[in-house]
Amino acid sequence: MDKTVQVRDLVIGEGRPKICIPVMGSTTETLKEAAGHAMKKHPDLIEWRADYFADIENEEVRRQAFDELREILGEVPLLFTIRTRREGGEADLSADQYLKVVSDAIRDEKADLVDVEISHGDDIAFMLISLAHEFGIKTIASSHDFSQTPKKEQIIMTLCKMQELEADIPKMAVMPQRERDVLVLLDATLSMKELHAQTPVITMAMGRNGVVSRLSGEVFGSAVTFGTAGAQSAPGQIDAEELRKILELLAVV
Ligand SMILES: O=C1C[C@@](O)(C(=O)O)C[C@@H](O)[C@@H]1O
Repeated sequence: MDKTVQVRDLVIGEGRPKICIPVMGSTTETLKEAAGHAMKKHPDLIEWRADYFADIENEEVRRQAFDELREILGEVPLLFTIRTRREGGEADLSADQYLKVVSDAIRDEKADLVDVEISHGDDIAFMLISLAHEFGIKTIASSHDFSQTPKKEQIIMTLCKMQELEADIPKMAVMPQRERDVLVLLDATLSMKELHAQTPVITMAMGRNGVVSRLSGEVFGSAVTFGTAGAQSAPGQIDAEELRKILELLAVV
């Protein structure tokens, strides 16, 4: 079974974890500035954290921002993400508003990948995943637990459910409350790799204790890791260049 996902020239799910740099900006200008800094660190992917963008519902401004980002990114794949408050983001949206804003962005046909939060319900997640596929856009289903780390079985169930919803890549971020919680996340990730995954999977334990989970994806089976070029978009992310050095070091032998 081919457990890789290709976006442009990037093959996710083989070799070293791919480095994704999130860019945040409330205006097109600040977004472009953030993307410029990010590109200097040679990311494999860029994530536009569009929940920070003030004019996201304005079609003209949004499309213009997409186009300007594309000029800066060249062939680097672009992941479009609206992260809602309850998942640790800036967007205060009802499920219907979330559906609308993400659908609109998909219909712009300018992103290579779109993040779909599954907490808005299976119907909404499936609708967005199907719509993205209609437009040839790959999907990352996502779930964030900012307060704790669910049990191993629960993490596996959530990731498997994302596969059932036909996401191209399931992703889960958890918050460890103790060191052992990081082992739970890594154990669940390895079980996905060995037993359940039909696709690449992304996992991370956030915060200080979880940093190791952002470095060890090649061993345990997380296909993408998020690194910074300035501001963090979640706790525990480290500088993208440092991250690349560590990933290379861990792959030496
Ligand atoms: O889902 C994720 C993962 C993340 O939360 C992290 O912990 O690195 C960072 C977010 O920007 C991204 O959308």
